[in-house]
Amino acid sequence: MRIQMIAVGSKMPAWVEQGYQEYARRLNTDVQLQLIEIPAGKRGKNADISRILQKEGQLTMAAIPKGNRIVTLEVKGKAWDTPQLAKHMQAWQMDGRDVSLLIGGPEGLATECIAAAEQKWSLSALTLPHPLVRIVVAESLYRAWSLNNNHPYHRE
Ligand SMILES: C[S@@+](CC[C@H](N)C(=O)[O-])C[C@H]1O[C@@H](n2cnc3c(N)ncnc32)[C@H](O)[C@@H]1O
Repeated sequence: MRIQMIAVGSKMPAWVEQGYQEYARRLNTDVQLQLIEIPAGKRGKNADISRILQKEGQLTMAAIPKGNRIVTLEVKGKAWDTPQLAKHMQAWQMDGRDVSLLIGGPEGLATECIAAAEQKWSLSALTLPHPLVRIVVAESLYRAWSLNNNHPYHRE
């Protein structure tokens, strides 16, 4: 199964790239994680934020391969602990479709993306900066995979 992380924002600092790559590389097994970056619109002084958000939403939707399961990362989504995430991952694999995980930019995800979600995943009640979200998601997926595969990385 391929999991595509489609995230608004590009040109991340090196620590973000390294953190994400560390877990994406480890996950490169029967579950493969890929990152697609959507360039964030320029937020100047008089920027039309709703227009920028709409454009980011259109680009995000266009990056999703046809038929993929869409899961949005939202503060107000469902909080999953690691065993629950591991169960979702198993269900995703059984389902046979690839998964697109959508991460928004500074103002979050466009309405279009939120409306398309089959599942909404919350990492915490805290609003996290979007670069950090990439790393937390990659690590959480790797941990869930290790639980499903009796790999010693995850300990109870
Ligand atoms: C800086 S946040 C956007 C904040 C925006 N005010 C909102 O409420 O969505 C950027 C993106 O990171 C993701 N994100 C941030 N915190 C999160 C959390 N606790 N759980 C899940 N996703 C989160 C979401 O995809 C969000 O669109």
